[in-house]
Amino acid sequence: MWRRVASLSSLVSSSKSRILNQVGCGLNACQVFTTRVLNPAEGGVSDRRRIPFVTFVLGGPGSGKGTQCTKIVETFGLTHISAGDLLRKEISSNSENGSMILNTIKEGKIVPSEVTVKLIKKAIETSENDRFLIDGFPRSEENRIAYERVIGAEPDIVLFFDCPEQEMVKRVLNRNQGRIDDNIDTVKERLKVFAELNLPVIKHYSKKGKLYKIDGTGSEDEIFERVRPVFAALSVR
Ligand SMILES: Nc1ncnc2c1ncn2[C@@H]1O[C@H](COP(=O)(O)OP(=O)(O)O)[C@@H](O)[C@H]1O
Ligand SMILES: Nc1ccn([C@@H]2O[C@H](COP(=O)(O)OP(=O)(O)O)[C@@H](O)[C@H]2O)c(=O)n1
Ligand SMILES: [Mg+2]
Repeated sequence: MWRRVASLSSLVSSSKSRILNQVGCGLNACQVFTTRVLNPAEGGVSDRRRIPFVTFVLGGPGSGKGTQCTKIVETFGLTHISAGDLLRKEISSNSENGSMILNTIKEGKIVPSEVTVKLIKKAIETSENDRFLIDGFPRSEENRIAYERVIGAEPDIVLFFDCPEQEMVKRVLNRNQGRIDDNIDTVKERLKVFAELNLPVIKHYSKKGKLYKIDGTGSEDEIFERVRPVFAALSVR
């Protein structure tokens, strides 16, 4: 739950209220964001709804999402939530869904949204921060709709790292992190899944005016210089 009052820019605050108005907010959907905070104006404690500042970070496998998230965290202080890392932790902790998740990742397919959204919700709720980068999510319209239903809000902005397939394949095959899905067969399937299921999500946010498309080619530092102005303009630190 939220223990800290956010110091976001008025731009972000107004976009939050706009989102709340747009989406509507059933009690269940918003419970995750409800906390008791000191309300000095009224001299006591009151229930207030706090909506976190959320950036979705999208792009094909090997497009550099994780690498750029690390840099954004260092410079702007957001908390990085990697959907893939959460799922891999479920596998290594032998959770009830572990073997299903392992098989899905091996095949390059998408884990059911119910599982992934639950993990993301828990990561948000247990964080002290109220500004998040959600990396590798949503990967499908099903993911997107489940998130919006459970969390009760849309993301504030969406980054999309646009990278040629050939470059993504090269990076994945050189990643060297011992990942079960970093092989040519799985990466080919992942590219297909990206085109079929993730591109529609990117299109959705583009239509909503929330998408920042970033050229994902060049050095890590060059790419970060394209990302920096997005967060600098929002004054998220
Ligand atoms: N701009 C870049 N140029 C070359 N290699 C990169 C670049 N950005 C990231 N990498 C490397 O490519 C691999 C995939 O990057 P990663 O951040 O894990 O991508 P994603 O999370 O999108 O799959 C990693 O080994 C990373 O070190
Ligand atoms: N929202 C998500 C994110 C990842 N995943 C699974 O986890 C795998 C690895 O995701 P990742 O985000 O760590 O992969 P990269 O794009 O970073 O290489 C995906 O190929 C999916 O099988 C998922 O099912 N749903
Ligand atoms: Mg990654």
